Amino acid sequence: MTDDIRNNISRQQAEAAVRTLLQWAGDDPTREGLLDTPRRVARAYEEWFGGYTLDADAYMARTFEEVGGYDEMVVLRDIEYESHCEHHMAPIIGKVHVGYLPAGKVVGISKLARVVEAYAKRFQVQEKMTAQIADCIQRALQPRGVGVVVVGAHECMTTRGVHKRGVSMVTSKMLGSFREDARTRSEFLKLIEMPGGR
Ligand SMILES: Nc1nc2c(ncn2[C@@H]2O[C@H](COP(=O)(O)OP(=O)(O)OP(=O)(O)O)[C@@H](O)[C@H]2O)c(=O)[nH]1
Ligand SMILES: [Zn+2]
Repeated sequence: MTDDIRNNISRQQAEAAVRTLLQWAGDDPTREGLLDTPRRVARAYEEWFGGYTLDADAYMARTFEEVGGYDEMVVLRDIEYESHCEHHMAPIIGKVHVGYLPAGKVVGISKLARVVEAYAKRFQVQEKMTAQIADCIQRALQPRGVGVVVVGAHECMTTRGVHKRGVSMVTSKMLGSFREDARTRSEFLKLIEMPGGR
């Protein structure tokens, strides 16, 4: 047993909670196959919800201004993410597309994917995650505009409840010129639909 403490909850308490749920589901947490499950679930939670220990703004702190005069749109698309809905704690799996129009500052592209990771690995609603990503880029780069489109499949809708497979939720947050200028917005939407690079 470890003395791992997160948010004032010890690993022992977390594992006990998993045992309670196993029992509540109708099984016996003391049977052999389930003995290690609380430990595994606690470790899985560290991975699934690792975003609470990540600082999205810190990833964006390192910016560059020397880009050879490049002042056109930068797009990073098809960033896969795994999240969990805050209503049912069920997985949300999908892709994020991010674009911005630099106003002097750019950021290493991997940092955009790290920002997605930091917000995805939490309990989320897709609308909030979309806005958090856009606002983070806006804060760090003060660009002329930012666009974020998120596509997600919500397992709380496929494996339970309404049981609808193949449904995607699409959310977007547009700031600055992406919001005000229809041509910028449609350029972004066209770029995220182009065939992939490989
Ligand atoms: N807007 C939004 N809704 C979400 C998201 N993730 C899950 N939901 C929805 O949150 C809602 C919660 O509704 P409730 O009526 O409180 O929960 P419920 O009784 O379990 O609802 P059902 O899923 O319809 O069985 C459901 O409609 C979910 O589909 C999300 O990211 N954004
Ligand atoms: Zn849900």
